[in-house]
Amino acid sequence: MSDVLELVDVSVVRDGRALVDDVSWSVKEGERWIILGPNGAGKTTLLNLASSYLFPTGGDVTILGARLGRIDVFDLRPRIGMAGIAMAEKLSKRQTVLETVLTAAYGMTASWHENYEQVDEDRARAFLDRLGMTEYLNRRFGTLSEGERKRTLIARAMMTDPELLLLDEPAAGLDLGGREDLVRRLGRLARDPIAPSMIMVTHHVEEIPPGFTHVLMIRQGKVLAAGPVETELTSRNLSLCFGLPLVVERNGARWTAQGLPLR
Ligand SMILES: Nc1ncnc2c1ncn2[C@@H]1O[C@H](COP(=O)(O)OP(=O)(O)OP(=O)(O)O)[C@@H](O)[C@H]1O
Repeated sequence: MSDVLELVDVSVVRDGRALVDDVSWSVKEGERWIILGPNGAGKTTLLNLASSYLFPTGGDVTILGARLGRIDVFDLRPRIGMAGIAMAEKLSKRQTVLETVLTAAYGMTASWHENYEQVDEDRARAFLDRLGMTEYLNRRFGTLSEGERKRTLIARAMMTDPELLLLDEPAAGLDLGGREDLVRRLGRLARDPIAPSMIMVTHHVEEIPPGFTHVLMIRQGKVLAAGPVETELTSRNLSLCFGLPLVVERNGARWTAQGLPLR
């Protein structure tokens, strides 16, 4: 299996502080990773490295076989799909949902009324349909609820047929139904053998979709644990990661965690 992502001794330093501290991590083809950690741990910074939008202060980052600093990131970026708040902020609120997804095929964040190919429009519709957004094709992006916006962004990230899909807290801010709906859809995607390699950042083990195979736990920029979910997602590791006693339980293909009561 070849590496989709490889970080070797990677650090990101800002104002004399290591946001990511000497991290070595590799993601192989076919693996689906969860990045777990408390607020400010460095999860989004790791995702920004993986998306080629951030260069490390030290160490080497290789994405889809291309080493950052040695390649033109503009050739690399279309191969990576990214869905997160940072992307949502770059998109026009006045575009329709269909246009929002369609413009991704042309590497743009705004529509310039170019003539889209029918094949691209069909693909955009198909991705939106898989994410339950068919009813919203002509709605303006800016009028969507949080959950609808997140599903649109995932469809958009899929549009370029990426080899690596990065999801930054896709379930944050969703209600219980919205979260469960998204987790099921991501679970279906994760189990699809032709789906891209996936890395998803979350704060909650309840949001880990079935089919995600590996977990990386990070605290204060340092990796605490990285490996298969079955062996690494333990009460001990989770307690160390979040800094209080936690009990994690597996329930079929899903996970829950809770703090021990105060005495
Ligand atoms: N450009 C920057 N300059 C200085 N500090 C930064 C910069 N960007 C991020 N940080 C800090 O780096 C730390 C890690 O940030 P990051 O966004 O990666 O954390 P996170 O794990 O994604 O957090 P959250 O769960 O709250 O989203 C935070 O303490 C943040 O304040």
